[in-house]
Amino acid sequence: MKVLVTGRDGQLARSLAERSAGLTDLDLVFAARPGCDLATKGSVAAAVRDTRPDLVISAAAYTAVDKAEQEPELAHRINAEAASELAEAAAAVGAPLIHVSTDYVFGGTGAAPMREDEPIAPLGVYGRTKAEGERRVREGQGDHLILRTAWVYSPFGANFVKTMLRLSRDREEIAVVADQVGSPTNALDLADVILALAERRHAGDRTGWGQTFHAAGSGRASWADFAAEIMRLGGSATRIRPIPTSDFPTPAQRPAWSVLDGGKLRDSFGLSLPDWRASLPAVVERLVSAETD
Ligand SMILES: NC(=O)C1=CN([C@@H]2O[C@H](COP(=O)(O)OP(=O)(O)OC[C@H]3O[C@@H](n4cnc5c(N)ncnc54)[C@H](OP(=O)(O)O)[C@@H]3O)[C@@H](O)[C@H]2O)C=CC1
Ligand SMILES: Cc1cn([C@H]2C[C@H](O)[C@@H](COP(=O)(O)OP(=O)(O)O[C@H]3O[C@@H](C)C(=O)[C@@H](O)[C@H]3O)O2)c(=O)[nH]c1=O
Ligand SMILES: [Mg+2]
Repeated sequence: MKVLVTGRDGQLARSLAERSAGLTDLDLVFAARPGCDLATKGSVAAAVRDTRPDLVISAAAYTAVDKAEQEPELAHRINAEAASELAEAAAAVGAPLIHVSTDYVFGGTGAAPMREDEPIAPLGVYGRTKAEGERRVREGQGDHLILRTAWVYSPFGANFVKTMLRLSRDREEIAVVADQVGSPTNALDLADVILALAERRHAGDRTGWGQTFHAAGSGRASWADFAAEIMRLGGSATRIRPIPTSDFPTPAQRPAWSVLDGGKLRDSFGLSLPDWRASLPAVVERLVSAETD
């Protein structure tokens, strides 16, 4: 099966590459810049037409949450318009699409794990443009699965784990917000779930297609909890000081609560992602050993 993945160097794209390496029935083709630029109208559709994939995975997006507040048009172009172009192009070649979205579509006022059918209320440009991308994929003609994930970390690209390990090198203390709670997700675990769903679909199983699922790490954490565990696993003496969001002003507002309920994914497919506390050690180990190379 030929699978077109948008992006190449992003966390999810690299995780898909690594986790598919042993799967001989899957041939992943990556559509990335400069050849495929989501900011350019028509570019991603041309990549689909040229590749003629059996299935498409959208792993590229505009993910700079704060910067998006300054360039809403570009974020909208990439997260909303290019998402619908991709969905239409995939439909035109008869390829089902696995589209990835985010917990930041939620407003963060909940108190229990968020289910797929709860109302969205994005707080910033990134969340709004991703919500619009979801809507366009959902309302388009193409066959799709939408997977919402959250707080993605991995050995690759830019992420909170790397940021904390870097800051810990020359700081005795890092102040980290303790009143935003979510679902840290190892991109390698998400890649495993996506590849399993792709293989099932290729084998003719249409269970769940046309629907939206939450696919994030199990368990929950505040950013401060997450940072403290990163320090512990990294063997760092740096202290994590829990602070309120009001003490860490950022251009974009983030949801205070965005823990995702994985029940629908588990009930529909028998799939779940490990608890973040179980998944984090191997990633920290890879990052720490890369630093000391
Ligand atoms: N990171 C997170 O914490 C979360 C991410 N998500 C979603 O998961 C998906 C994967 O995210 P993740 O892997 O973490 O993202 P990354 O930020 O690690 O990677 C983004 C990817 O998008 C590509 N990209 C950005 N702009 C363009 C463009 N104009 N043209 C072509 N490609 C572009 C990048 O390409 P290049 O390599 O060339 O820079 C890169 O491959 C996205 O849909 C994201 O919204 C959801 C929840 C949490
Ligand atoms: C660096 C730093 C951040 N923070 C806070 C800011 C913010 O509230 C929180 C996380 O910061 P980040 O900028 O790493 O995370 P952010 O870019 O908001 O991460 C989000 O990315 C997008 C793409 C998603 O889809 C979301 O699921 C989520 O993962 O930690 C501190 O409190 N102290 C610090 O030293
Ligand atoms: Mg960020």
